[in-house]
Amino acid sequence: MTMISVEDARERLVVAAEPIRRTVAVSLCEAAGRVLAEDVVAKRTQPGFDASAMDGYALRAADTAAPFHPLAVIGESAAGRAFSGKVGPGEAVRIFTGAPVPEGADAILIQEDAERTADGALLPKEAVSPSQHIRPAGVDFSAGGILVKAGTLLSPGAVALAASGGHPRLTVLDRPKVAVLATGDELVSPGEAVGPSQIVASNSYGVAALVEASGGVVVDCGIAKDDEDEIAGHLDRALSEGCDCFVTIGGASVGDHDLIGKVFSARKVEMAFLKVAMRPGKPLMAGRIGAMRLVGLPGNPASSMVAATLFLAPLVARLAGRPDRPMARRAILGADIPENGPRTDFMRSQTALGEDGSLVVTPLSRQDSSLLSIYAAAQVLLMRPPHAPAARAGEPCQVVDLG
Ligand SMILES: Nc1nc2c(c(=O)[nH]1)N[C@H]1C(S)=C(S)[C@@H](COP(=O)(O)OP(=O)(O)OC[C@H]3O[C@@H](n4cnc5c(N)ncnc54)[C@H](O)[C@@H]3O)O[C@H]1N2
Ligand code: MOO
Repeated sequence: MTMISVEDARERLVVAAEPIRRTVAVSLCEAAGRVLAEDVVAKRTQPGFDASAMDGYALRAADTAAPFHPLAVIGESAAGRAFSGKVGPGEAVRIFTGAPVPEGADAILIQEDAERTADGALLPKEAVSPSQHIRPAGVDFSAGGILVKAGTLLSPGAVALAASGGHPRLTVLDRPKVAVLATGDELVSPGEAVGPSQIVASNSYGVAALVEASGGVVVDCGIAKDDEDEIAGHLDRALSEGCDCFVTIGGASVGDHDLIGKVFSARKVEMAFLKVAMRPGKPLMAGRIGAMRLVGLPGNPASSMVAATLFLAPLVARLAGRPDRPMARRAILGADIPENGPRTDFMRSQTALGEDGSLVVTPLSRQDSSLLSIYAAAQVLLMRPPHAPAARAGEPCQVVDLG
């Protein structure tokens, strides 16, 4: 299988994926960022009564016409404590924001536009028109109406709306389960003693953070030695535990100890691609066994993170039922750059705001794919298509946001 373009690879891996169908009920506190599985239907009307929008007096608008006459204040309506009587001609009720408007009143006179006389009567100073400062029952929503549609990525506002509609729990799509396995004889976990020729396995943590940010839940498989059986054992476990995705890090290239291709082939993975024409991240493979997706990320830290950003994150988002987002957005070059080679280049870059508010992007000076310090200092990837000609500062370009 030959090397395919970034666009083709995204088409085969991301666009072809269907959201998972498992659902789960979660409390409102856990609902933001989840994808709603069923329409949220209002169980109640909001507000359930005509409510005052201001602190002031509930009265008949006709009683405020000039010349102003004093009105008798016959009671009080506060939020949570309605006035139970009726407002007649020449009468008013002291009222506060959110309180039910008493029967007989058709407007609110705000307290700044009124005076209380020495004997406690109310003297309007301004005329009000009927329904002024009254929020009619159901102005926000009515019982039986759809508040949030199935498939919505729940925003904080949508969660609050569901709460107002009377729902303590919401049915959402389950989060895709993503197994992450680091591979390599040289790897030790952070904090462990690092022997000669060993390094710390760092990529799993960056990849796991991307998975979580995309709506997935990580199953940490730790570190496997460069051993086909050990790696295959992790794959089999991920399958039997119902993981939606099995991700390996490292061993994706062509060296004697690069075993992921061999393991995938031994397990008869239906391959989508083996290599992508991009830099960094060329040795990137993907496929499926039944419903479980497999992604073999390259080992070099920047390669691993770039490939995970471009392919794994949108795959997880798609499995999670989140709406698709475009891969790149427009920016302005902050420096001259040379022509590009045959692979799509993703240059680790920093951003600044231009005078007109546009995003100005400047590649960092070192681009080696082993450099995590450079990757972590970047805010975006400057995306350069294959064979793009040299470009000058001030010209438009495309960038991919880093989480
Ligand atoms: N003859 C060729 N050699 C290489 C090619 C090629 O096309 N022909 N491609 C190069 C490219 S590009 C990359 S990227 C790497 C990717 O190779 P692997 O996926 O097989 O990765 P490893 O060899 O296992 O590791 C590469 C590098 O990354 C370190 N590593 C691995 N895992 C982790 C981890 N979890 N955390 C931190 N660092 C990790 C590993 O120690 C190596 O230093 O292949 C090139 N070679
Ligand atoms: O993906 Mo390799 O990414 O060019 O070091």
